[in-house]
Amino acid sequence: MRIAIASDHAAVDLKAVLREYLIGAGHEVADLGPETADRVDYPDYGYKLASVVADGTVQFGVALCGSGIGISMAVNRDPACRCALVGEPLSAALAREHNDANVIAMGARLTGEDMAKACLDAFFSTEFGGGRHAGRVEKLSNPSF
Ligand SMILES: O=C(CO)[C@H](O)[C@H](O)[C@H](O)COP(=O)(O)O
Repeated sequence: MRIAIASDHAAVDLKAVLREYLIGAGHEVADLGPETADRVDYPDYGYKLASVVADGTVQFGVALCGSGIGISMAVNRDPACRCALVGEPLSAALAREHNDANVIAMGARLTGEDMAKACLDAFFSTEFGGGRHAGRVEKLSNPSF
């Protein structure tokens, strides 16, 4: 799969670990930065990630910050993105199966490397279930408040 990964300064080390993990699993990975732990703003990297998911450059995104909260909020500002913030593998699998999530977010200050890898495994090995979930996901793209 073609996957983009981005973070803020708080998750730059986890980003490097997960980038290599995904490459090792056979994925094509675009690292959108940052390259150092110098302080940056998560919306800038979240928007960058969202844009390459939205335009089809990549099929999936991995979004990381300290808690995962800020960058997931940024990614979800783009209506083409369904970003799920997770901390364990069942949520990661359900994000794919029920919600057809195309971006997974995690918090480097909350989720360890092994757990983050397990979340990626669950996310990328689970297909969208369709059926009763399809109309609900469609409503996420076409809100009628
Ligand atoms: O968005 C967040 C909090 O919800 C992330 O954890 C950020 O990484 C965090 O806010 C960065 O904080 P810092 O004190 O500037 O490192």
